[in-house]
Amino acid sequence: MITLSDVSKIYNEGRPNAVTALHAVTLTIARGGVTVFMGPSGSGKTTLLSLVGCMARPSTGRITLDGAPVSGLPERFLTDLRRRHFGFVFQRFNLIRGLTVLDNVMLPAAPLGEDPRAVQARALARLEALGLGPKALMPVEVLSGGETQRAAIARALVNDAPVLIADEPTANLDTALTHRFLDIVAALRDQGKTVLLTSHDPRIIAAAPVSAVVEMRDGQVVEVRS
Ligand SMILES: Nc1ncnc2c1ncn2[C@@H]1O[C@H](COP(=O)(O)OP(=O)(O)OP(=O)(O)O)[C@@H](O)[C@H]1O
Repeated sequence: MITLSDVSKIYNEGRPNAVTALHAVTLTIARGGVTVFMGPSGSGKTTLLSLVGCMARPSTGRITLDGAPVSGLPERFLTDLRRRHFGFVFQRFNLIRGLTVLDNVMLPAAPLGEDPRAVQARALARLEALGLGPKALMPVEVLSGGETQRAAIARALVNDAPVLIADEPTANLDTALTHRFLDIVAALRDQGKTVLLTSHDPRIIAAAPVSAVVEMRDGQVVEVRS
C-alpha cells in the first residue's frame, strides 16, 4: 500500500514565483491495482506521481511505501528505491538520441549490475510485446511519435519493478495500440504489479483493468472512485 498523509508540494517555495502544486493531499493507493489520476491540466497529477515515485520530496506531509516512510529518506536511498521499485514513462519520453531503441530500453537496468544478456532478452521481449521488435536496432530518432511512446513504455517495464508510473501513456496512440497498452497493463496487474497512470483519455478511464480513478483539481483530490 502507498499512502500520502497531508502531502503538500510548493515549487519555488519562499520566492515570488512560488506555486502550490499539491495542497494537503491524503490518499491511499492499493497495491496490485491500476489507479488512474485525472483532472485538468495543472491540477497536480504529475507532481503527485513524481512524489510517489521518489523523484521529488513533498514540502510537507508524509508518504509511505508498504508502511515504510520514504519522504524523509536521504537521496542515495531514494535513488536506489526509485530504480528498484518504479518504472517510469515520462510525458516527454526522455529517450536518449544517438542510442538504439534496444540500448535505450536496457538503460534503466545498467546501475543494477545484472547479466546484460538477461537484460537484453527482457528488453527484446518488451519491445516485441509492443510491436517494436523490428525497430530494436534502429536509433531512437527514426521512430514516429507513437513508436517513441511505446519504446518509453518498454523501457519502463525492463526492470520488472513492482510499480509502473506512466504520465499520459496513450496520448499519441491509436485505438489498436491503446488496447495493446491496456492488455499489457492488465497483464501487469495480473502479475500483482501496481500501475499508476495519469490520463485524460476516456478509453483509459473506462478500461477494464482500471481499479480506481482519482480525480484532482487545484492540487487536491476531489473524488476517488473504485
Ligand atoms: N518544476 C516546477 N516548477 C514550478 N512549477 C511547477 C513545476 N512543475 C509543475 N509546476 C506547477 O505545478 C502545478 C501542477 O503541475 P503538474 O504538472 O503537477 O499538473 P498536471 O495535472 O500533471 O498537468 P498536465 O495535465 O498539464 O500534465 C502547475 O501549476 C505547474 O505549472
